[in-house]
Amino acid sequence: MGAKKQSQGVKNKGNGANNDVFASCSFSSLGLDSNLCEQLRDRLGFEVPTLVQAQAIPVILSGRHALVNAATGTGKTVAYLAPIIHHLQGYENRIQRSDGTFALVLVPTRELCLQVYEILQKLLHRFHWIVPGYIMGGEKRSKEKSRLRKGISILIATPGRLLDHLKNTTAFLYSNLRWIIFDEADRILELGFGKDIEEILDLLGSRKKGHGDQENTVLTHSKIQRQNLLLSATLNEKVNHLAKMSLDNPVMIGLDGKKMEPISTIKRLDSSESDEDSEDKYSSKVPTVGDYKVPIQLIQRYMKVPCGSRLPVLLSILKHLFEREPSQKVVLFFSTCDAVDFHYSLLSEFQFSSYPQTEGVRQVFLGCKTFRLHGNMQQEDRRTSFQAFKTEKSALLLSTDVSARGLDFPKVRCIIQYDSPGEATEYVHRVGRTARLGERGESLLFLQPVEIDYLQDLEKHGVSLTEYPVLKVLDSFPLQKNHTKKSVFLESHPWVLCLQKALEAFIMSKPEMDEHARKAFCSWVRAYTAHRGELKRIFMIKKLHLGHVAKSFALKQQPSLVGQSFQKQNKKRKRFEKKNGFTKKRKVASVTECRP
Ligand SMILES: Nc1ncnc2c1ncn2[C@@H]1O[C@H](COP(=O)(O)OP(=O)(O)OP(=O)(O)O)[C@@H](O)[C@H]1O
Repeated sequence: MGAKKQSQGVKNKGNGANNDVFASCSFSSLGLDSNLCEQLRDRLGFEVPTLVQAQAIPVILSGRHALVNAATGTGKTVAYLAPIIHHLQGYENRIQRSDGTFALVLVPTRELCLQVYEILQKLLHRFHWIVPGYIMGGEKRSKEKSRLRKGISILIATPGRLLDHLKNTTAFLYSNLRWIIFDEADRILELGFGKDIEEILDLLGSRKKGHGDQENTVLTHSKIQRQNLLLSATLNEKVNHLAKMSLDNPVMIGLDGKKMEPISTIKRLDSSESDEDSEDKYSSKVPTVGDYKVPIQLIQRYMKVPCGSRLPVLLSILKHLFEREPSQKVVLFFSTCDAVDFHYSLLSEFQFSSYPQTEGVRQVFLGCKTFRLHGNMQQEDRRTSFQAFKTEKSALLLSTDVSARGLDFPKVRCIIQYDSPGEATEYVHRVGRTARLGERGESLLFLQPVEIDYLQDLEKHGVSLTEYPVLKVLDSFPLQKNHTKKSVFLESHPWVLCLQKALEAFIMSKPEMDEHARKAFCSWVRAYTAHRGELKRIFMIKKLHLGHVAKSFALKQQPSLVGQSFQKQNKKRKRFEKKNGFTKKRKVASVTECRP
């Protein structure tokens, strides 16, 4: 056993006590090839399968279509990769590059694409004739074309780029395609790739014609038997639609081990006895929209913070976390790329001295390594941040939802959602970056007093949070000489006031930071107005005091909101205020009256 294997092997032992994660069987007992089982152990350090792997692998090996629903961080990636490799390595005539693509894995983001590719590379170490590859936005098309021409046996792709190659790369051979996998299926659809997916399924000849009719089966142009798989920790109506479109008589795989009730919208096409048997054995109850699975060991908390105090409270919490446990990783979520950039620059440059012992000596407020990741970054920078945060032992990552899905950063201890996620599904995936595979983890959701109904929305999906003792944390910071009294109100807490003042002075002294802050403010307002459906009732821009929002970007004054959509929103807000008799003063009161 190599050094790598030994260190990774500990991973299983450490978690082995957690019966909620691991199964009490071996990989080989699931029917996987012995060489592959050795790869799982030697290259990845996996001694035994997780529960979802134990349920999914035999079903996927059997060739059935499947819909896999299991909590974040429970090992879904290997659950679908291992059976594919098992089959491909076992073909009597070794597959060749010239045979083209046999399996296609669709993922919503570039980082997830790279992550799945890395795992695949490790698993294929002994099976050098099976070639892994990826195609994704941000990469050079010409290079991808030539790799496709040479042949990629298992291809990981983001939908847009795949469609591009399906239409424009004639050398892309997929007549032997046997597997199509949608990893994070619901997210692919949420990102607006629905039409692309339909086109992809059409081009691959894997879409049910007039889905919904009992008579229809998946259309397959080639003679190869297709097997399609959909996976996510959150299944919803959108996935139902994709399932209807692409799955034939699928097996539902979950973790509660109960007998499956067939999903009403997916028509069973055959009901042979053996299928019924396998369903009894493997399937579980179909999760409803209200049923999201969050790791049970995850500690989930929320914090009620008035808008104007958000920034100093955020900085204080981060400082507290890293002082409490210097060697740890934290992911901090924002709603926009501009907000990530602003807070990243702020955290990198902001210096502060308040401690009596360091008075006069300014120090960087937060001494930890900080990274950022969002969709507006150059591909190379994205890749560097992603890899660096993966390998660091202690660091902070500031990100948009581009990191929320599927990414497996080892040893993340805490997730902070500074901007609320919107849909409960996104909440579940964001917090899912910690507490993976039975490890401990905590999450913290920032809510303004006017947003507190969001907790009820989460409750509807079986997610409940307790309140975080924020005042206790603030009280733990030493105060300057002239401040002796602590406050019961967060917004008038001397530490918060002192930090806010310092932040505003810092932004004012640096024109480029001021510019960042203004841009971030505008994007934040735009994102806030974009909440959809039910959530519009909770996240209403007209309920907010924009001067306080500006304060949360350390701006003393509210920047003008240029652009038509802002003006429209502003007019709406003013009409609302007039109708409800809001004066400036009363509006301040409306924000501050709900104190923690
Ligand atoms: N059998 C196993 N033994 C030990 N570790 C495992 C095993 N299977 C998976 N893991 C590890 O568990 C972690 C989570 O796996 P993976 O990323 O596949 O989870 P997931 O269910 O796809 O999560 P998400 O829903 O967030 O995408 C990874 O670090 C992976 O290496």
